[in-house]
Amino acid sequence: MPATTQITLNAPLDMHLHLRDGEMLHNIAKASAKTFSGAVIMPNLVPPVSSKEEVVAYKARIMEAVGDEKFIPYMTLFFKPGYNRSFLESVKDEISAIKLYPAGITTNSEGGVSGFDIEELRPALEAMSDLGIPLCIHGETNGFVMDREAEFVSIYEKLATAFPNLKIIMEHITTKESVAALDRFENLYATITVHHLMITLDDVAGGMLQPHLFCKPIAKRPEDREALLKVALTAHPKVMFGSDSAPHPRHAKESCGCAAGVFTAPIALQLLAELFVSNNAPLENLQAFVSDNARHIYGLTPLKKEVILERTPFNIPSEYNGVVPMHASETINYTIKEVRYG
Ligand SMILES: NC(=O)N[C@@H](CC(=O)O)C(=O)O
Ligand SMILES: [Zn+2]
Ligand SMILES: [Zn+2]
Repeated sequence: MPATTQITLNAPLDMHLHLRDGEMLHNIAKASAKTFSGAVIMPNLVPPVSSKEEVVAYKARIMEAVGDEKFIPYMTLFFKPGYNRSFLESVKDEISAIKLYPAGITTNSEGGVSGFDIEELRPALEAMSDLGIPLCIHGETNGFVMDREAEFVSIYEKLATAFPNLKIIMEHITTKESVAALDRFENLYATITVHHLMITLDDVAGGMLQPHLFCKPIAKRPEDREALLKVALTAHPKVMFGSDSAPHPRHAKESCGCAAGVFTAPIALQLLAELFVSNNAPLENLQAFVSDNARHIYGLTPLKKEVILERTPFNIPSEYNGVVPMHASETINYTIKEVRYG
């Protein structure tokens, strides 16, 4: 049987995931837990997850929503410049990273950082560096929407230089400038979504406006997508898959004032399989992109889970429990055949 008829992925990891809370958490958690071995869970709840009690309680709610599925939520805290060393020491074993949001730049980020004064950030970031806690960043300025990420590269550089032992993960990168920064600084890493590997701004707004493809950072130009594809398909060791699957209820997307976020959790692996096969990329690179690179970067030993995909047409549902996925009602070429544990 040709290799592309069946693809086996070993312990896929989603290194950037929004599971939300309450009813939404219950509606969507299994979509990730069925096929991913684990995921890095974003803390941008209302209010954000920023204490040990909150992170422990949120993890318990996730485990409850996941039910019988075998899945590890790798928890994060919402970065506050006031985090001190003793707090970080006390919470270190509960989290896999801390996520920094520039204030007001994306969904539920109002309590984030305004201004990137190194001296103000130094106590928290030095302690994180010493304790080996990675810093994940939503890297956008409040400049012109197409330039926000490229403008933020100078802040990544400032942070990477000031804290050379701190692992800094540029989340959901969308530009060739961020890709180039990866190779300039040893301590910069990146996650890439599946949608930013597939679409450009044209797909979002070039024809009729597509609210279900609207997210932050906005999809960019063809040359940006090419740069992202190159590092993903070659499994550059500093890039990891992070879906940034960010569900919003249908009414919040199909409305005047569309919420930012693309929901891809239930179809991410199928889309990635198709993308790698159609670009003739070696399947070991897909394995590295969806799991092995992340294991090395974060130092994780994931739960054993084998996901077997098959080249069979799959009709993407029009919605999952009230949430519209990317490419709803379209047909793709790969489907999940089986998930094996142990
Ligand atoms: N990506 C998005 O467009 N939205 C995310 C927030 C984020 O990851 O920036 C969300 O929480 O909805
Ligand atoms: Zn973000
Ligand atoms: Zn996100």
